[in-house]
Amino acid sequence: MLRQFKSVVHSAKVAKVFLWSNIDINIRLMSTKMDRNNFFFRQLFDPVSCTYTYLLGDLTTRDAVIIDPVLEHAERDAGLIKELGFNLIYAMNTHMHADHITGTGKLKSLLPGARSVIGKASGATADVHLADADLVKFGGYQLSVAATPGHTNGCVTYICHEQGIAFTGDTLLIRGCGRTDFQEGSSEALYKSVHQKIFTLPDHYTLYPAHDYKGLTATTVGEEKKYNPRLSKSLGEFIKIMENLNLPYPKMIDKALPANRVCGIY
Ligand SMILES: N[C@@H](CCC(=O)N[C@@H](CSS)C(=O)NCC(=O)O)C(=O)O
Ligand SMILES: [Fe+2]
Repeated sequence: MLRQFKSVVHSAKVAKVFLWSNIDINIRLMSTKMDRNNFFFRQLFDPVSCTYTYLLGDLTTRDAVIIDPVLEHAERDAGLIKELGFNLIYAMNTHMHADHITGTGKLKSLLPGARSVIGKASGATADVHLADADLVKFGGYQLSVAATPGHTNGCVTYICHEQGIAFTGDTLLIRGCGRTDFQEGSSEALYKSVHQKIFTLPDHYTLYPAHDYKGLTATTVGEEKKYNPRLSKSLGEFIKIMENLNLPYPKMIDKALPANRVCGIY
């Protein structure tokens, strides 16, 4: 009897979907996703290094993670986390940054119980080392780890499939990408990482980078596939573009790298 009832419900749903236009179906899928309204998302900014930090949380369990915190804002971030009643589980890095010191070490001392996280291939010390396909769980949510080397060996992208969002670090910037002329930079590796691990995500996924120097805040997979002036080109053209960027070295690199090798604690 129950099986019969279920099958009726199923065919009714299918019939409705067939009757709807494509737009209606998309709206329906979006609203299904939005029903999970216990997901907390906040983009934070450091105007000195133009770094974006992301605080994600489960509003039901109050478990939270922070991605790419900046040392100088550790007190701001810890204050926000406490004020909102979150329990910070992981203070995570997308890679070993060269332009600023990570806030993960200081956040651990301000919020006891939080654990520092970085990709294993970074060579940095941390409480948790991640590899490709690992999962980072907080409350009812999880981030899938995609190894995306190229800007550095240890670069990772954190993907929340449930929300259709990904945190690309410096691997993919809005209409740009991380430079490949220092640390273990490799233009070929970066191109492959983006094309195999990021451009293969659904076009509607929203991408959040670690930096933007023009005030843009987010992009999508579809937009970058179409408009990224570097990564929409062939591998050969991309390598030439990267060879001719002629960017000055980050001002903080000599201080940032030694500190970030130990996740911000000297
Ligand atoms: N001027 C800044 C550094 C700017 C810079 O080099 N940004 C990096 C990301 S931080 S490692 C980068 O990859 N940029 C790519 C680009 O095309 O701009 C400073 O002095 O800190
Ligand atoms: Fe970087």
